[in-house]
Amino acid sequence: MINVIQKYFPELTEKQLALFDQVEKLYPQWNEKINVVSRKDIDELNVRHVLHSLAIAQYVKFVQGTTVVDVGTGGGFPGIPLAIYYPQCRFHLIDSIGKKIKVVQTIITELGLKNVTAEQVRSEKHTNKYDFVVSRAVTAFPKFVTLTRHLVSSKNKNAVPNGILYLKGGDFEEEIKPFKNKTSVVKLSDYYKEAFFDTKKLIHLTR
Ligand SMILES: C[S@@+](CC[C@H](N)C(=O)[O-])C[C@H]1O[C@@H](n2cnc3c(N)ncnc32)[C@H](O)[C@@H]1O
Repeated sequence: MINVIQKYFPELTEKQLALFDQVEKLYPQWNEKINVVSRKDIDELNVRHVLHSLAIAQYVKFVQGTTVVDVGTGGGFPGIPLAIYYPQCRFHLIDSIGKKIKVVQTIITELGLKNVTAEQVRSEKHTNKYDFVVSRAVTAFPKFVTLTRHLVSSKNKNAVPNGILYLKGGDFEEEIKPFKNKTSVVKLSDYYKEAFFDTKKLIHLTR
């Protein structure tokens, strides 16, 4: 049920709600062919994938024209839900695995999204600049920073400074110590009441 999305994002338009409805139908179909989302999570797609991705939209409302790269997008998270939420921003979804990018490209086409592109490339080899790097569950935070920091542009245009927005669960106190002065951490239980979010956090590392 997409009601859970509407509950937290009452501002969504009919068109956006229709797209989330389509997402809910498309992923189980694709997952049968290629396991892009863990099988136990597919029944909880709206909470565990869509709402989780949209936590970034709870943290910052991107201004029109903001550019975002989703590094290690896998099956399209957090990039696809964010691209639906922000039709006036541009999203580039990258992953090192070609078959994942093929599925993501098909999903983009089936949803008819015009503000998203997807590419098979490792972040270390990618050279474009973006206002934000978004990501979930790719690697330990210090390594992720090394792999992606060069992708963040210097010109800020949003209410929060450009940087990395990383969705992560568990205890990572030690991992973020080296970046202490440049990070803010938000508990997702501040945004959502579902138990799934009790251990989930968003790290914002400024450039
Ligand atoms: C655990 S999956 C997470 C997928 C998705 N972000 C999600 O949360 O559902 C991690 C993904 O990161 C990709 N990946 C790891 N290192 C990468 C890099 N340096 N550049 C691009 N993709 C990378 C892997 O191929 C894999 O698809």
